[in-house]
Amino acid sequence: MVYRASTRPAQGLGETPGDDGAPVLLHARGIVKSYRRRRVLNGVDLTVRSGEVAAIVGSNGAGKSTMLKICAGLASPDRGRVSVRGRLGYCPQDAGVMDFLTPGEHFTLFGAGRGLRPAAASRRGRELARTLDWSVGRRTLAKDLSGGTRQKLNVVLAALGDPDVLLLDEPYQGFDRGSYLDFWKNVWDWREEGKAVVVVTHMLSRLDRVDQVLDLSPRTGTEATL
Ligand SMILES: Nc1ncnc2c1ncn2[C@@H]1O[C@H](COP(=O)(O)OP(=O)(O)OP(=O)(O)O)[C@@H](O)[C@H]1O
Repeated sequence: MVYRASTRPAQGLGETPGDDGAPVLLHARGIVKSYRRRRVLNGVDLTVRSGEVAAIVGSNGAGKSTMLKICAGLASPDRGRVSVRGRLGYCPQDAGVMDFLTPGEHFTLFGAGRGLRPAAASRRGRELARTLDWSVGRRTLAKDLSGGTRQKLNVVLAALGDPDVLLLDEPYQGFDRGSYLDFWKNVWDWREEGKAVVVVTHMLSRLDRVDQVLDLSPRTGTEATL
């Protein structure tokens, strides 16, 4: 999928400039966004290559979710442009699941949208769930899942269909410690597989392990590389 916030092609997308050679899978340039009169994002840039993990950090209300929604094509910037190379998976901050469907039915539904047959979607969904220490029951409706398990369903749905770019908005809310570590192991595996992963996070202890940090705190708002 390629989403552009303007009609001009983004320079650099898919190119392999520099010495590291990895193609750019997500390129956001000069993103400006205001709600009413309040400017939330003021010329934010983010470039993520294949095999990179980027963290978006910042105080509450700094614009992290807004930036991710713009990257996902779910919100329009006032200025700037976004390009994505390949398929995109998005995990919203609040679990975007349907109360009266089972997890298995979610796998089938979301899998169909990603071109997977029902059996393959079910198999892949259950595999992904196991990596988060979740054994998927057959009959439980999403409304009856615990908060942490609903969030696991949210992460699995984002990763279903093997997207090239993963945008994850504080995806581990409600996870127990083991599942939280499992989640980050998945992130490192996705990086090894060459995906571009963007995680909105408040967990500063993991920032030494990501490839870049976009700090949206007031007075910063610019891209920083570790
Ligand atoms: N649809 C909207 N309409 C009006 N204001 C909005 C809208 N979405 C977000 N905002 C405002 O924009 C600002 C940034 O919101 P955003 O959710 O992007 O912040 P955040 O950094 O993700 O915050 P948090 O850490 O609390 O999740 C907030 O002041 C929020 O109230």
